[in-house]
Amino acid sequence: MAASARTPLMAGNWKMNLNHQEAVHLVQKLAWTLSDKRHDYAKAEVVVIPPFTDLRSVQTLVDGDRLAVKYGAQDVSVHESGAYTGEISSGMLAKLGCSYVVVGHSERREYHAETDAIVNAKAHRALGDGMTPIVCVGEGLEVRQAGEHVAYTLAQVDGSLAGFTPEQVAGLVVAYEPVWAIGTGEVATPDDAQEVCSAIRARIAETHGADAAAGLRILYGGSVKAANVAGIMAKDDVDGCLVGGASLQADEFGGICRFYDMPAL
Ligand SMILES: O=C[C@H](O)COP(=O)(O)O
Repeated sequence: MAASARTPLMAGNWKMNLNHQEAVHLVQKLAWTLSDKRHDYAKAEVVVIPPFTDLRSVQTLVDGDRLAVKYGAQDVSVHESGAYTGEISSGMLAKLGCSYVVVGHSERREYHAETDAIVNAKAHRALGDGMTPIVCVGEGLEVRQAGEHVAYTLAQVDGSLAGFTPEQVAGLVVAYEPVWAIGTGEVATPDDAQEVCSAIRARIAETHGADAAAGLRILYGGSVKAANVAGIMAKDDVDGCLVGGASLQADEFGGICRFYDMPAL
C-alpha cells in the first residue's frame, strides 16, 4: 500500500481544557472554518478529542448538524464495568459515538504511571468496542540526548501493541510524540519525525507483516502548528498529527487540517 492510500488524520487533543459550552463553540467554529475553505475530508480526516464531560454536547452538535468532523476520548478504563469510581468504560464511549480513543499519552504514562501493559489493555478495550485506539509512544529528553530514542520508542510499540493481529494493526493509529517537544514550542524537525516514524513502520513490518505496516497510520505530535505542519506532513511515514495547544483555536487547527495548502517551510 502506498503512503497515499492512508488517509491523513489530524486529531486535536484538547487535554483538560474547555467546558461543554466552549466545546460546542469551538467545534461549530472549526466546522464553519473548514466549510468556508472547502476542506476536502478525503485529504485529511478531522478529529477533536475533548474532555469526557464535553462528549455528549459534541455528539449532539455533530449528529444534529451532520458534521464531517469526528470525535474521540482522551483515555478509557481497562475495566469493562463495575465498582471503579471515576473510570469511564469503552462501552460508554462507544455509546456516545466516539470514533477514536487516545491511549498511553505521555501525560498519562508520567502522571498516572501507565505502563505499556496498561496501555495495551486500554487499546484492546477500545478496539473491542469498535473504536480506533490512537496509541501514543515517544521518548523523553534524556533518552533523546543519549541517542536511544528509536530503541526506546520501538520497545513501547512492541509492548503497547501486543496481542493484536496483523489485520487489526493495519487499522490502528500510533502517535509518535517526543515528550521534549510537547507544549514546549520545541518541534522535532521533519527529519526527526521521519526517523522514528519510519522505524516504527519497519518494526511493524517485521512483527506483523507488510500489509499491517502499510495500513498502520503513524502520527507525529509535539508543538505542531499551521506554520510547520506542511514540512512534517511531507515525510513519507508521517500520516497525520496529534495536536495539543494549537487545536484549541479553530483557525489554527483548521490550517493544520488543510496542511496540503500550506507552504512547506
Ligand atoms: O496530544 C498532543 C500532544 O501532547 C502535543 O501537544 P502540543 O501540540 O501542545 O505540543
